[in-house]
Amino acid sequence: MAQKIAILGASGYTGAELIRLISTHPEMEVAALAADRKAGMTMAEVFPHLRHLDLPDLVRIEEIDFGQIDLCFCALPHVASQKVIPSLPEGVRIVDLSADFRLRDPAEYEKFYGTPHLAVEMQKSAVYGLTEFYRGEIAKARLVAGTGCNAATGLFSLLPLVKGGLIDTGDIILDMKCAVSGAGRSAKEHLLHSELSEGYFPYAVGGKHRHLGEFDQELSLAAGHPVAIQFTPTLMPANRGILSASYVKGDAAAIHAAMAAAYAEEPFIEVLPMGQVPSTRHVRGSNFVHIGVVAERGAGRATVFAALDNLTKGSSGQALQNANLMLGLPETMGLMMAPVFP
Ligand SMILES: NC(=O)C1=CN([C@@H]2O[C@H](COP(=O)(O)OP(=O)(O)OC[C@H]3O[C@@H](n4cnc5c(N)ncnc54)[C@H](OP(=O)(O)O)[C@@H]3O)[C@@H](O)[C@H]2O)C=CC1
Ligand SMILES: CC(=O)N[C@@H](CCC(=O)OP(=O)(O)O)C(=O)O
Repeated sequence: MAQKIAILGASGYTGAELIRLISTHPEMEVAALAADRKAGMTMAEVFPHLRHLDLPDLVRIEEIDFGQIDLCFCALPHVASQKVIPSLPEGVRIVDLSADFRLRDPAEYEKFYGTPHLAVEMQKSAVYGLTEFYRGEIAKARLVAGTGCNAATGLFSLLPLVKGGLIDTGDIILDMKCAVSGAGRSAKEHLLHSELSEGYFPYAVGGKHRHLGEFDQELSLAAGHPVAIQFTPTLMPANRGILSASYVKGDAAAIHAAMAAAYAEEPFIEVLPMGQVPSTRHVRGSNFVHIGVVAERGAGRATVFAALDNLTKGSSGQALQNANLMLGLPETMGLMMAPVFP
């Protein structure tokens, strides 16, 4: 029998992406969908591109009978998520897409999110959802915290190198171009077409981006000592995709070999031949990550590029990959679709 799935925040971008992915998943059935302002509407009204599917109408979270749900995807904004998740029945497994359960240290959460955590014990017990690095723990977890989309892109480029001691951890510069759907569906002035199109602008500069909490946590853990990278995200006028460039001090050939070895058995991570670079165009609408390594002219310097789709591998695809593991299903189930190109 198919696993019964609830999606909270189903009227948002990651909610819609989850429904798109689950619609062809052979072992999952969407049993309940919740929204806030859009509760009471049909999915065809909110997302006409999904009108061919037979989906439940959007309700408020408190109207869902969680007794019949096997797994709940929580695609709510941070802070809203930690208010809902502790009230879900024990028998329901949870994949949270928000930032609320990613950081193990409550003080770090307060530092980056500006508010004390309301469910500290659950925060400590959640497993960080970067599948390729936490597979075993994810399979046994009740609560998995999906990563930030920027964090996932950067960590795929850096974790094997930091773990392997291949780069100078005191000299890592991460530059990232981020598509606008990463900011969610609510209207914000700087996301209007007239203000975003035909231009690029950096945001959350000077060490202020929230995902630095995740970088600090995961890279320091991998290195065995504190690591603090330099990070600048730039908003790009595209709907989907993240492209990162990590400027590092280390031998490019050794870096490429380490990346190829680390990801050799990974179904979703493609390490390109030495010197080739990825494009957001080549991963769009898919769960794949493309990684490229380039030698720089300065001796012992290299750039590691990574591209993924923020709504798929950066959030909803990763969430489904983790849900498959938690439910004892094949990890790649429902996720092997090819990217959309051009
Ligand atoms: N977009 C991305 O690329 C990524 C997003 N994430 C995270 O995933 C989560 C969802 O993101 P995204 O889909 O982009 O966000 P959206 O803004 O597109 O959607 C938010 C959803 O949450 C609902 N909602 C908002 N506030 C409440 C509330 N107080 N109670 C109940 N429901 C509420 C909204 O309902 P309604 O529309 O009815 O008001 C909507 O369905 C966020 O935490 C985000 O940070 C993580 C990685 C990448
Ligand atoms: C373009 C844009 O604004 N992107 C978001 C990242 C989206 C994401 O990963 O969100 P959470 O960490 O909130 O879950 C940002 O940089 O803050």
